[in-house]
Amino acid sequence: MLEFYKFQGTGNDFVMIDNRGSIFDKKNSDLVSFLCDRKFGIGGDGLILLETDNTFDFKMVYYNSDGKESSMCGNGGRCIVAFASLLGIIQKQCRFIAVDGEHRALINEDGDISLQMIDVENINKSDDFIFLNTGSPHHIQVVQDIEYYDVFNNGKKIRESEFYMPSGTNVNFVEQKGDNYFKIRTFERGVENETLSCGTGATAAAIAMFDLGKANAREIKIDVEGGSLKVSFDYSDQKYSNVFLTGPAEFVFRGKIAI
Ligand SMILES: N[C@@H](CCC[C@H](N)C(=O)O)C(=O)O
Repeated sequence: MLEFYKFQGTGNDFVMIDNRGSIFDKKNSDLVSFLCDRKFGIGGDGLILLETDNTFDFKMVYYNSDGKESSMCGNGGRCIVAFASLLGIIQKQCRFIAVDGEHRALINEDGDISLQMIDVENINKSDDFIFLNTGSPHHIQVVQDIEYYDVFNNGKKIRESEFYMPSGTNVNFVEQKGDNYFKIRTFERGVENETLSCGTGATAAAIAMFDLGKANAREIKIDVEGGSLKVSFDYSDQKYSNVFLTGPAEFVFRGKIAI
């Protein structure tokens, strides 16, 4: 039997495993995709291992629901901080290591978690879209009537396009809803579907909208299908630093599964 925990951050949901005892078969991608399967397994957009590290409070290892280890997950990063707190590994602040480097995080008074994301310098702008990496790769495109937009088919086409091969990209559609306020919907690589939220995508959208001059504040509200996120940053010399993603990260349930 394998003990697991389930967490979600604005509806982006994850199977969490305490792997401090190296109990998990990390090379078994069939096992990861089975655990993430919503009919035959537990169900999740991804699976995250919490491991020990000599320098940091803990290490985060992230897999998409396709079973493959992937790049950074912003919502998963907030959820693993909540998981580390539940396990009693950390108090209100922590430093952890993930695939894209060091992350600092803070658990706020209201329970929301602020997670520091990587600095962003390289932003590729073209007439129709922006591409940037916030720990994971993101294509950003502005659309109208986002509630009715065909995210699955348009997202899939862009994700699978020759242009982004061989590694592919996550695809975000964005609509402005107010001053420094946007709504996004994301087609996620590795889930191969729209998810209710993407943290690195929300971060990328906020930075992209500021870079395009569609936002002028250093704190931007991003609504996603599963809730609301906040992205803040400093900007100077064409570099975005002190980038923080803030939002909820909730424990849903724990259990044991036969494997
Ligand atoms: N849901 C995530 C992004 C996870 C990684 C992504 N699917 C990829 O493989 O690039 C987030 O909250 O950032």
